[in-house]
Amino acid sequence: MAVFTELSFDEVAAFFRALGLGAPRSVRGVTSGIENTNYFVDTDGARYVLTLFERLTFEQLPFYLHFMKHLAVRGMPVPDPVADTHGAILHSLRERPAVVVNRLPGVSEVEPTAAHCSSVGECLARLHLAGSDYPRQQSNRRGLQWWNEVVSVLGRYVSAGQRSLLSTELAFQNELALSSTYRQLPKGPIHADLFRDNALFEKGRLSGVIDFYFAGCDTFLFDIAVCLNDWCVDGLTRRHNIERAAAFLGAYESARPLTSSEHRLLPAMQRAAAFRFWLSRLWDVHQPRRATLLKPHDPSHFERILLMLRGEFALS
Ligand SMILES: Nc1ncnc2c1ncn2[C@@H]1O[C@H](COP(=O)(O)OP(=O)(O)O)[C@@H](O)[C@H]1O
Ligand SMILES: N[C@@H](CCOP(=O)(O)O)C(=O)O
Repeated sequence: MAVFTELSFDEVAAFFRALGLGAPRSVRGVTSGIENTNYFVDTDGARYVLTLFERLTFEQLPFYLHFMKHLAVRGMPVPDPVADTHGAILHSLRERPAVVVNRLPGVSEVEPTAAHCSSVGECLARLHLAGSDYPRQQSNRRGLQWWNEVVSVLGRYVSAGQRSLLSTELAFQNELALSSTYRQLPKGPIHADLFRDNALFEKGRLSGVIDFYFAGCDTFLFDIAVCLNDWCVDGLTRRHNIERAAAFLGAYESARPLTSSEHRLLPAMQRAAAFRFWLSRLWDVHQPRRATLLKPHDPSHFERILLMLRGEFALS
């Protein structure tokens, strides 16, 4: 759990009043998430999530918030930011950027079946299609440039073997990004973090996709790879589950068929996605921030997935 900024009930009530949302009945700090401070706020008529951004700036946020609005208007099950009387969706509280969105129904599916993976695959393809006319541009802030920035810093904290893995994978990914096949990959705004904890299901139906704060313009294939590495990997063995991966990809392709370059680069992009989350988890462990209760995710999970995808990890 992470509540970086603790708010009083009265502060939240005043903020809601100013947005014309009515009086809160209950205000509760959210017990998961590692990036922002979230509160569930219920009024008599509706349920909301109030988010205070701890790292993202007033300059970065319009891309994410308007992307969510763009998708919500097109019928996607995503949080819809609440506008003030001037139509602004980015607000300020305790001198931090803040947003209020509708609280979507459902809960995360910790042990997804092929049917869950199929729903997520289809939804991701629809998200890519619905986002393709989104006019704002912002790069994936956890993309190749960031990897190049952090690898040398992280090298100080890890073993010699890990240091070598960091640098050889980075070299591979840098070379890949220069290839002509890579440059042919379809691009657009992507979610970039659609893990199991960022999707909600209600009665077996996908009822929400949340947490767009790692979104950015990048290849659709990277988004697909992020999902395959989380939704279609067995928790214990870290082995890819062929049935779930086939369900995910089949459903994705029913809405947006992959190009030949995408088919060709999928294995390399799965390595990219594993590398990205190994790096960010290492970063959170070695560059921790203050939080009421912050439990960083385990970096070794993605290190092992990366090794497996590189064919260097023997399963016992
Ligand atoms: N719009 C929403 N509807 C329903 N639940 C939400 C919504 N936004 C956030 N949550 C809940 O809050 C938790 C943390 O939110 P998340 O955006 O993942 O935080 P962080 O960005 O800090 O990682 C989610 O796992 C989910 O349970
Ligand atoms: N999905 C990432 C962490 C990003 O944090 P989130 O709680 O905002 O999804 C990971 O698992 O490393």
